[in-house]
Amino acid sequence: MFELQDLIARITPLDVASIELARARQLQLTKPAGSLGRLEDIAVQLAGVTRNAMPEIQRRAVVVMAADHGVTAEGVSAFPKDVTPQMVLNFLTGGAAINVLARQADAAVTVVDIGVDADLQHPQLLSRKVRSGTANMAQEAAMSRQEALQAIGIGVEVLERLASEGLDLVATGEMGIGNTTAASAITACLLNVPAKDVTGRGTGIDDQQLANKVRIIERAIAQNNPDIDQPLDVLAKVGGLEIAGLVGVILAAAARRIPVVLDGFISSAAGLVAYALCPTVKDYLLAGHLSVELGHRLILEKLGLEPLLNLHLRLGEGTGAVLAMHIIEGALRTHREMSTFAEAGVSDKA
Ligand SMILES: Cc1cc2ncn([C@H]3O[C@H](COP(=O)(O)O)[C@@H](O)[C@H]3O)c2cc1C
Ligand SMILES: O=C(O)c1cccnc1
Repeated sequence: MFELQDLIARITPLDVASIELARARQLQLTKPAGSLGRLEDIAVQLAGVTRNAMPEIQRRAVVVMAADHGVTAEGVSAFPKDVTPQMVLNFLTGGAAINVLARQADAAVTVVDIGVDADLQHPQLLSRKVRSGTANMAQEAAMSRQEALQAIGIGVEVLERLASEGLDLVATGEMGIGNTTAASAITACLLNVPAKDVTGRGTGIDDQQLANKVRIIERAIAQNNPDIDQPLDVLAKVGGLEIAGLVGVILAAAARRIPVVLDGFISSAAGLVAYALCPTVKDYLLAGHLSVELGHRLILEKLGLEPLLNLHLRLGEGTGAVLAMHIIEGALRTHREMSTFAEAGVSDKA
C-alpha cells in the first residue's frame, strides 16, 4: 500500500518566483491594473502551482468516484440506493449532466467504482471496489482505517494514471446516494460545529426527513466517537469510500503540481479532509461553485476559497467544477494571449 506520509511530504508551497513573474506580467497587459479581478488571481495562483509564469491548460479531466452508503437504511436520502449503480451506467453511456458539461469543457470523464453495492461491468469503468458500500455509520464505523487508506490509495492511482497520459487541470466528482450525510458528518467533526449547521436537503428531503437526517448524523458521531483531530479517523468512521478516493485524487494532484477544481459540498468535504491532513494543499485548490447544500460555505471559508460560480447547483458529479473550467481557461488565456502596453503601443497610466 502507498505511504500517506510520503505523499504528503511531496506537497510543497507554491513557487514564489513564478508568482512574481505572473504578477509582473499582469501589470503590463493592456488593461487597468486589477481590472480582470479574480481572473488575474487565478492566473497568478496557477503560475505558482505549475512553476510556470505562463501556465497553459491543454488536458482536463473530471474524476467521478462512485460508492454506496450503509446509512441509507436510515432514510436519509430522497432516492433509493439503487440509483448509485444506475447513474454509474448513465455516466458510462454519456447521458448524465456531467457528461454533457464535460463534453462542452473538453474534459475527459473517468468513472471509478470504488464501492458501489452492485456488480457493475463496463469496459470504460475503473473497477476498484474496496467494499460493497460502507457500513451503516449510525450503528458502526462506516469503514476501517485500512479501507479508508486503501480508498485514498485508489484516488492516488487514478490521478497518477491520468497524469501519465497528460493532465493540466482536474475536477472532483462523485456519485453515491446518501453521501451528503457522510459529507455533513465529516464537516461537523472537522469544523467542530453542530450537525444541524452543516446538514441540508441533499437530493430534496422534506422537513421531517431533514430532522431525522440531523439526528442520524448526531447518532453516528456519538456512536463512533471519531477523534476530530485525526482526519483519517473521521473519514473512516463517518465518511464514505468515494470521499476517501477524492482525498487521494486531491493530494496526488497537489503533489504533482496539478491544480484541482473542487465541485460542491461532497467534493469539498474531501478537500477538507485533505486540508486537515496537509494544510498546504489549499494553495492547489479552486472552488468551482457554491452549492445550495448547507455546510458548503463553511468548508470554503475554512479553506480560504471563494467560489467561482453561484448557480444554485445541488447536483454533484463534478458539474459545477467542470463549468468553472471555462472561467479558469479564460483567466489563463487572457494572461497568455493579451498584448502588453509596449507590444500594442497603448499608453500606460499617466
Ligand atoms: C438521479 C440522481 C443523480 C445524481 N447525481 C448526483 N447526485 C447527488 O445526489 C446524491 C447525494 O444526495 P443524498 O445524500 O440526498 O442521497 C449523490 O449521489 C450526489 O452525487 C444525484 C442524485 C440523484 C437522485
Ligand atoms: O453540492 C453537492 O455536491 C451536492 C448537493 C446535493 C446533492 N448532491 C451533491
